Amino acid sequence: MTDVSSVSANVSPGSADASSVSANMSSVSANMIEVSGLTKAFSGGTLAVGGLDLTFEAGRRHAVIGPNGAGKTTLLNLIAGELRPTAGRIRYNGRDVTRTSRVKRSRLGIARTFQQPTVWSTLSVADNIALAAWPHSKVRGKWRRGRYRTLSEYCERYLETAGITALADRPAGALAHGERRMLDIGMALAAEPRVLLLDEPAAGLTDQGVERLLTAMRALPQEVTVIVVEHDFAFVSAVADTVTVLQDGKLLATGTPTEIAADAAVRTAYLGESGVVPDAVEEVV
Ligand SMILES: Nc1ncnc2c1ncn2[C@@H]1O[C@H](COP(=O)(O)OP(=O)(O)OP(=O)(O)O)[C@@H](O)[C@H]1O
Repeated sequence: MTDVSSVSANVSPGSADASSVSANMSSVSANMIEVSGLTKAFSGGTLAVGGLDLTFEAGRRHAVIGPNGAGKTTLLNLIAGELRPTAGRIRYNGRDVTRTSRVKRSRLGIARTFQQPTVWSTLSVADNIALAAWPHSKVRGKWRRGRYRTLSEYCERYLETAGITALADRPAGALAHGERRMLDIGMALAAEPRVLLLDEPAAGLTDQGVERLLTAMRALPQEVTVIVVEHDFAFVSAVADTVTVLQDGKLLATGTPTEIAADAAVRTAYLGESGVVPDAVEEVV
């Protein structure tokens, strides 16, 4: 089922102001995302994230892996502003955003996708991209012909980056799962984010779909900081230069894919809990 709540916050025409765009263009901190003492306890007593200290450097491709229930999605939700932390701080490009709403974080340059692609089913693929681009682009304001042209250019660019140009006129609801996922990513990119959070983008994709996703990810502008949550370690090895491993909401290890693949504690954690990653790790070791 399509859930548009996550994107609807980003697409109210005229709801963003000029500062949001200029914020995206301003200076870049070496540490794009820093979390310190980050903690999220859910009612019922689950400590999903427990006192995390992490840094995600600007312009790098980061992966967050870990067994089921390790706190990966919760971490993304905290960074995106979907959830408020129980304790701790989040800094984005040097600015404390712990109490900043998710809409404002989105305007400041943090975009995310969800495990289930979030699109408007009844609109065409191109219209979905246009709606996602609108509040973040310089095409806001009065509806003049020049602005329409600029928006069209945005659409063409992000349809192409996501590899879905051929689908532009199709209703989003008629797309196959992999195509919807690429549309979801295209919509996130249309916001021209500085930080792109991807939650299990390869889940449910065919081999061909994974190839298409890898191509799109390699085509991302280098300055975009990517944080991808993913179980498939072969995919992680192909896209990430830094891997962070979580277990029970805590940091287990961080390093390059090769270092992580050889890490005894990581191998033990996966072997003991989910068995999802070890096979993939074997391919890399
Ligand atoms: N809204 C919620 N209310 C209560 N508990 C939650 C909520 N969301 C997540 N949890 C719990 O928090 C823990 C971490 O969940 P989270 O989804 O972040 O893990 P994950 O590493 O992303 O897992 P998976 O790989 O299965 O998606 C789990 O025990 C989960 O059941």
